[in-house]
Amino acid sequence: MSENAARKEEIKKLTTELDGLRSDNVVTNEKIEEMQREHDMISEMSAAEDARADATELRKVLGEKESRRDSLEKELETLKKLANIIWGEADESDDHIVPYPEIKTDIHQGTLGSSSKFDTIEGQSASESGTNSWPDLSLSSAAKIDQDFLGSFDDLDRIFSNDDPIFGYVSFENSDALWSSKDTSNSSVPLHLETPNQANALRNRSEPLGIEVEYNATGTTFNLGYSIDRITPAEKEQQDFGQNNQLKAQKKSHDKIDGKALQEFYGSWSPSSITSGQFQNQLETLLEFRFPFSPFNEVGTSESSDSHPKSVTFLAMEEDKYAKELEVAVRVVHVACALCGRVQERLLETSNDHVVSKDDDSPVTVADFSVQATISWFLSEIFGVQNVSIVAEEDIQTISKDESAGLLEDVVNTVNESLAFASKYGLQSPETTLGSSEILEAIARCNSTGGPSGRYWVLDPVDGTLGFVRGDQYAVALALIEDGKVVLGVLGCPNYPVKTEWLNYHYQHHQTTPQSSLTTPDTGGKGCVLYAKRGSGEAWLQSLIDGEKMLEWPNRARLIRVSSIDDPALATLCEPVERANSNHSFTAGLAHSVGLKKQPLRVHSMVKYAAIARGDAEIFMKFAKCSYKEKIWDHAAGVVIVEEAGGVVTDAGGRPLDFSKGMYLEGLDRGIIACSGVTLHEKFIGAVYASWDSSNL
Ligand SMILES: Nc1ncnc2c1ncn2[C@@H]1O[C@H](COP(=O)(O)OS(=O)(=O)O)[C@@H](OP(=O)(O)O)[C@H]1O
Ligand SMILES: [Mg+2]
Repeated sequence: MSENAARKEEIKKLTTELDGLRSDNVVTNEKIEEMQREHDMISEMSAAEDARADATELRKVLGEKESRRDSLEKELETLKKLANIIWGEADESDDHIVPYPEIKTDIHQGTLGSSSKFDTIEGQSASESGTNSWPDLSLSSAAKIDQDFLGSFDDLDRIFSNDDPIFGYVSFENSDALWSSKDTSNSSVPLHLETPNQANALRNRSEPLGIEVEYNATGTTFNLGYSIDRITPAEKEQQDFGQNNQLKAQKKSHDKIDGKALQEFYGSWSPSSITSGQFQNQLETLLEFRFPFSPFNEVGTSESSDSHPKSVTFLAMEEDKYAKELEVAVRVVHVACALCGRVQERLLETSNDHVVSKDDDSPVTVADFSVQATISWFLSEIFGVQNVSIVAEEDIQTISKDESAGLLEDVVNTVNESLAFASKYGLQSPETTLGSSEILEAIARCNSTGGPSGRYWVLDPVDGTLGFVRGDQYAVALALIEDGKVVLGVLGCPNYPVKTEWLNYHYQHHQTTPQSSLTTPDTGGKGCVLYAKRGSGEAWLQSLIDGEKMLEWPNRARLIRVSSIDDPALATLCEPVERANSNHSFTAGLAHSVGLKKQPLRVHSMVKYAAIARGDAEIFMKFAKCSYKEKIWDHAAGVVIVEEAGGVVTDAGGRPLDFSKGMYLEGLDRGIIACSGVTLHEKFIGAVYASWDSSNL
């Protein structure tokens, strides 16, 4: 083969190989492309995987945020509801703080407002007024007043309802529709009121008085003899009870003839119109006269006197009865007042304390549960658990809920903190701190339902809880009932100082007032404890103790007496702050018809009873909705204190309040009227009847 032929052969071979390689290359490229596609797919899948993981994470976060939003919304809702409960009548919450407005508008021009002329009284601001007068309505009688009220006030069913014990056979159409009942809820979300501003933003006498006797004796025209055909069997029973008591009262008035002379002496003496020096002198004169053997060493004398041997013997016998119970009750109420003071300060300033709404929508705080636990524990320790029966406002339902764990913890700490101070009040602390089960047990033990027989304590741990959470007036009320009659009453009023002008204490005022002026010896601290024993004819006042001082018993108590003012023009009316709790319009009508000129003093809690007993006000009235049943713990302590201080307390029909029917003041006729004396009381009861007579119903 020639050289050329060999080359050609090699070229051909190489060409063939090259074609093969080219073809392989194509295949390889295809493979590469395919692999690339596969690779891309894998990347996408993994990205998708990542995306899916991200999405899952996002969904989780979203879920958490949604549930957080839901719980915040729920909390906000509860918060709004509670704020509404606490601060609901924002337009009213301030107007009880003096001064009250004057009505400038002429009623005859019909410019007083939409629903009622007396509502307009409530609506005006202090700055719009300038005097202390009731509106100068040219209405000559209660009858006229009430006619004007008719159809205007949605609470007339209270006055004229079918189940009204006095006006039982009268029908008032659609009366049920006149009141809307409260919504109920089961919410019990713990709320932290961070600051006061934030909170703002959220926001029987057991033995009847013998009124009939006394009224007849005064020869007045007032007549409590209701027409018989209007009287229900229950009333008949009440009447019989009243008649028996008339006899008792007559007997008592003979027995206590010397006491009556003293009463008259008291009657002409007005603590509110004299200086503190005069007060002391008169007090000492009185005590010397009354208590030659007074156990109250500081103010009594040790000399004996036989000028009134009969009443002295009587009093000496009475003196011992319930002595230990009274002493213990006063001591534990002092402890409770100190406890409440601490909690209220925290609530308003550092605000770690819970306020929760109960199932009936009313607020309850650490203080309510803590006071109930503390007092229940002391009473059981001192008198023996088997001897103590207590009717009290709180149960353990709210505090036992899972969401109330924080509240319970606060209560446990608060109770133990208070018990640690027991010796300051002459009481004994427990050997070891109490655990939550002991505290729950102490609260739960207060499960008596009262009744006509036996002995039981009646406790409102924080009366006027609204006032308490608003930083305003409230009271700790403890009474002892025996066989349906209130025999002891102790009322702690931590924000009602001994100095009368502080009755209008409220948080804002407190903040702008130097602390020192609230605690100087002159003012005697910022609060007081009042107490009285049935039949003693006396009511006493002690200042709350400051700082390191120890409670002295029975020293440092002052005798208090109701005001002697019986001229309506000079009299002061106290009533609840909330319209929901008492019909302001109706009481305004009564007050006007009786001739009151001063503005009403709207005060939370049983401090109103305290104000009457101390002589700082002359009348307290409460007319609740007819659907509302008054509880015994809201009145027992106050009633006995007012009565023993010389006042009169009855329902609006002039009957004594009946504490023997269980937890409620069953058979209460329309409302409650407490007065410093018979004259004013008679006028108000008369005005209620005149309103009825004029109603044409
Ligand atoms: N609807 C209604 N009508 C009448 N009374 C009611 C009503 N609801 C509650 N209560 C009871 O009133 C107690 C508070 O009374 P106050 O005189 O302090 O009321 S107010 O806050 O000044 O308006 C209050 O006492 P506390 O629960 O101890 O605060 C209740 O027992
Ligand atoms: Mg109460």
